[in-house]
Amino acid sequence: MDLVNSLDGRLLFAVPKKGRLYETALALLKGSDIKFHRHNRLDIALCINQGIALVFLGAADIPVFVGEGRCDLGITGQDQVAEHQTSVDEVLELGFGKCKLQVQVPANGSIKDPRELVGKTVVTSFTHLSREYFKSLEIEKFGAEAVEKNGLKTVMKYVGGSVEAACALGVADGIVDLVESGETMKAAGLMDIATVMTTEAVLIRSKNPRNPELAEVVVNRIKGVINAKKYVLCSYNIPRTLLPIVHDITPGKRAPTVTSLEDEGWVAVQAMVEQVRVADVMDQLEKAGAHDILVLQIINSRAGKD
Ligand SMILES: Nc1ncnc2c1ncn2[C@@H]1O[C@H](COP(=O)(O)OP(=O)(O)OP(=O)(O)O)[C@@H](O)[C@H]1O
Ligand SMILES: O=P(O)(O)OC[C@H]1O[C@H](OP(=O)(O)OP(=O)(O)O)[C@H](O)[C@@H]1O
Repeated sequence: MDLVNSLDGRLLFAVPKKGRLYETALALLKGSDIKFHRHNRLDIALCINQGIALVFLGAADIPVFVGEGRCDLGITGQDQVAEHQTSVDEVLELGFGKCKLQVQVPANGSIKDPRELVGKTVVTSFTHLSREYFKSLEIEKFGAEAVEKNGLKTVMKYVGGSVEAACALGVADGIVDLVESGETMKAAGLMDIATVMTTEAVLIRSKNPRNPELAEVVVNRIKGVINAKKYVLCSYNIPRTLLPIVHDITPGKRAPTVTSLEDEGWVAVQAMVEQVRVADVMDQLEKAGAHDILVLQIINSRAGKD
């Protein structure tokens, strides 16, 4: 197969080839009916049912490829977009890959404040963001003019992985690395003393996608899957006399659907409810006099154009 020719005219969609975002990104593609066949060891896969090719890349490289217009869409972390300072459109937060980029120091050491790291050595995979962070601390301490003239006093060293080992190995006084559960940090005997940024996975689009219409279709499909996950459908029966409270408890996204029942005194109501609120909403409905309360999963959704 001539892979280069078979890419002709296809929308190139960069997805993480491994790591924390990989599984969920693939599930998102599946939910969007983007089907593909990936040959063993190949990092490019042609979609079977769309004019799309998936390009499997490291999460850190995706903002660069999309920023340079080599790929049209990409899934990566907001941290990676900020670190690589590329010009892309962040079109949709994806609700997974949530963590914080934090300044960490030995838990049993003397440093308790990030300002105490000024002039010391910091190890990180995020040298740009760390430099910006310590620059602002140094400006606070020495003034903008001095920092401009003398450069940064804090030394930033890049490592590509296992950043948390740097302090124990005597390479760093502190690190800047991602924290989710805090397990890695704790296991390495570190504690966090400041947050540089919070991040989650994001769908990015090149400023100049080669097939804007298809890019729009893909963005809408992914949006549909993400929104479906955020909401559930709540359905219940309630005496007609209680209808006014329905709007307060389940206003829906636009308005609840109210249908008459054969029994004149009752109506059936359906409304979308945020997944995180559904237990509370069910409690309120039951208390208010609703019966037969059901919660149904939404597999996919489209809001429609306003
Ligand atoms: N513990 C975590 N919890 C949630 N999201 C994370 C976590 N660690 C990383 N991420 C997100 O996933 C992205 C990719 O991180 P990951 O550690 O999977 O890197 P990777 O693709 O395996 O590359 P490498 O191992 O070469 O650094 C990060 O930029 C961040 O947005
Ligand atoms: O707070 P936690 O839940 O422990 O997660 C944080 C860890 O997750 C990421 O690394 P990952 O495990 O993806 O591997 P890596 O170090 O090879 O990037 C990150 O770099 C931290 O080391």
